[in-house]
Amino acid sequence: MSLSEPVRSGRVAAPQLVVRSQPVEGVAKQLIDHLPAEGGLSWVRRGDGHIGWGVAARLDVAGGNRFTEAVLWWQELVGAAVVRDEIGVPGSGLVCFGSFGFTDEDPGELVVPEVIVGRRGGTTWVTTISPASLAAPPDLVTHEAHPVYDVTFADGARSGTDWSSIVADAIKRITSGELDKVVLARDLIAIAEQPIDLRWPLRRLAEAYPNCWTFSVDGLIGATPELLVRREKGLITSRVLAGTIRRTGDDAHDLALAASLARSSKDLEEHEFAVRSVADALKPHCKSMNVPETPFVLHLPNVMHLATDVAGVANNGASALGLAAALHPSAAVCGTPTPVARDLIGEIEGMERGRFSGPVGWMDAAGDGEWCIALRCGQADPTDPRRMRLFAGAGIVAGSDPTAELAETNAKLVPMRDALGD
Ligand SMILES: C=C(O[C@@H]1C=C(C(=O)O)C=C[C@H]1O)C(=O)O
Repeated sequence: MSLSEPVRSGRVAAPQLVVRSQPVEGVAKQLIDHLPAEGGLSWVRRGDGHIGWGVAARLDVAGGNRFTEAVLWWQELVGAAVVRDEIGVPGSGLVCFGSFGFTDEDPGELVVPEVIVGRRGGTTWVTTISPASLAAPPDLVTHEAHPVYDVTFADGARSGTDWSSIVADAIKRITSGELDKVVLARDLIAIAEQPIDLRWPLRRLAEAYPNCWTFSVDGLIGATPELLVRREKGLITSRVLAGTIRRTGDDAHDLALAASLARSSKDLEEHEFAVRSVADALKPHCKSMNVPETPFVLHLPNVMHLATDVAGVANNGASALGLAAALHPSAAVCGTPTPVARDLIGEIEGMERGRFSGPVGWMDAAGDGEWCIALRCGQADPTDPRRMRLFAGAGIVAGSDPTAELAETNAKLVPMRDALGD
């Protein structure tokens, strides 16, 4: 293998990368505008973040050891890299983007781009990463994405009606005492007239959902509100979401709905399971932790969620990805107890989630980074660029109503549907 070829397997030694981050002028307000048509990587929130393109190194993983393999590969890569970082903020220097499947069998990957353009506060930078020698930074140009026209939507693995009866089945299993909570998902197929330029929906997501993390990794794009874990200089944080109500567009009515969500015993129960699972998984990695007793209501343009921000001080060197591995799958996307919920999903959900509801994010050379849960997202069809699979799920507990859960998944599909619509 030549030195300039991207590395695709953990069994192959990580290449020695030469990395340089330096200040740059002329970065567009919307980082996504710099992405080339193919292979764009994105992690953007409120205008900050970083985007990248090209492949300097890549690891594909699946199976029970996928997270361990990825953590080891990253350590090896970082250990061998020659880094000159003139910026020194989270996201500068050597950075990988990644996403992982919901189940051990669903493939995931870490990608180290050749070029990263980043912004944090008023600082903007460009990072070049090359397996051979120091690469010159590119001239920054912006691109116009091709609009997506005439999208139609079709049922995915299940129709809405079939999915509701699966939910009814799950409620029976919960009532009979088999488990406390399960998160069930469905998919919808978007079909465009022309190949979909992923930058088009990506840019619209970043504009419409500035408080979400707008991501793009290897054909999976979305704007997720749920932070599985952030590790930054020894501080660990997680934003747990569970318990949802649709917004109506009428502010006064939405406020009344937010108040009813905060009092809903069904949603509070569903939320408590999710917070417990995150707090229990983080506990061994924290010397002190703050787990608020009462959730707040997070307002998004399409829905409102019960939300809890968990924070802790790290007591060991576990990287952001190591922590994500400990947390995944949280009860926000799987259920309680985890093994029973995971089996029930496999038994009755009737579709492959792929990387939907798995960790998606980035990590730097210090092991700091952010991993969110891949929600409110779509997967480009690798065999037909005119098609995408969109996903949404909902937490089912004893007090759930199948019709209301179907409506909740429809509300969660709105960001991707709108982003693709004309
Ligand atoms: C599964 C999804 O969302 C999860 C389930 C929620 C719920 O059931 O209330 C809320 C936020 C997420 O943790 C999704 O968006 O597809």
